[in-house]
Amino acid sequence: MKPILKIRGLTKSFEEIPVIHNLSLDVFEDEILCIMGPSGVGKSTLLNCIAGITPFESGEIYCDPVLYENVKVPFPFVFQEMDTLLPWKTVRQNVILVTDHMLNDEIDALLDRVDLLKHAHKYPRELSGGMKQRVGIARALACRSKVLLMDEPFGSLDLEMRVKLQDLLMSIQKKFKLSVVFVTHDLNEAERIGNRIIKLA
Ligand SMILES: Nc1ncnc2c1ncn2[C@@H]1O[C@H](COP(=O)(O)OP(=O)(O)OP(=O)(O)O)[C@@H](O)[C@H]1O
Repeated sequence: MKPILKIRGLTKSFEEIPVIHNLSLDVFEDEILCIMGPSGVGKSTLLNCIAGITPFESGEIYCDPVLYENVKVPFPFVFQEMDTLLPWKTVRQNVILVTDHMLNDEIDALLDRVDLLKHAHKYPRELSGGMKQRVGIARALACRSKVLLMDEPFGSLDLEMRVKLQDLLMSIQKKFKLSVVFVTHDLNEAERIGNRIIKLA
């Protein structure tokens, strides 16, 4: 398997307190890599470093150039609480925002798969927390990026919706051979969807 991201000697501190120390890790093409570990160990910080949201003091993150081909957003991110939707845009507009290449029918199919087609005209303020979460997932999938970063994306959903979205993620990951870095606290979830599980300590 080919690594699409290579992390070497990553070190990150906040106010001189080390959070990640000398971490090396490969993320391969076509895998769901689950990151687990106790609260505060640096799981979200790791995703933020990969996404380029958080600067780090030493180490390297090598990205395969394929990640930047034909995409507006190379590292789409799904957060635990999806408060990054644009409030003045509808569900459909929030999803369309990230894609130049999806046809209307494809957007409809994606919204349908996350049970949002009949809510496509609504604004974020009209949605429940779980619905906003599903918009975030649809938007990340619409990016058609080769990598998806997901930070406890299903944590706030009920079991039925969680399983449904795990299935959706697995089927889309297989279809497009995505690399998914997925933070979760839930071992059952990690074992169900992960090709590999890494525990940070
Ligand atoms: N912007 C920040 N400024 C200062 N400290 C921070 C910042 N972001 C994170 N930290 C600290 O870094 C440590 C790791 O935080 P992080 O959110 O990465 O942990 P986590 O493993 O994702 O935790 P959880 O499982 O609870 O979400 C924590 O001690 C946190 O307080």
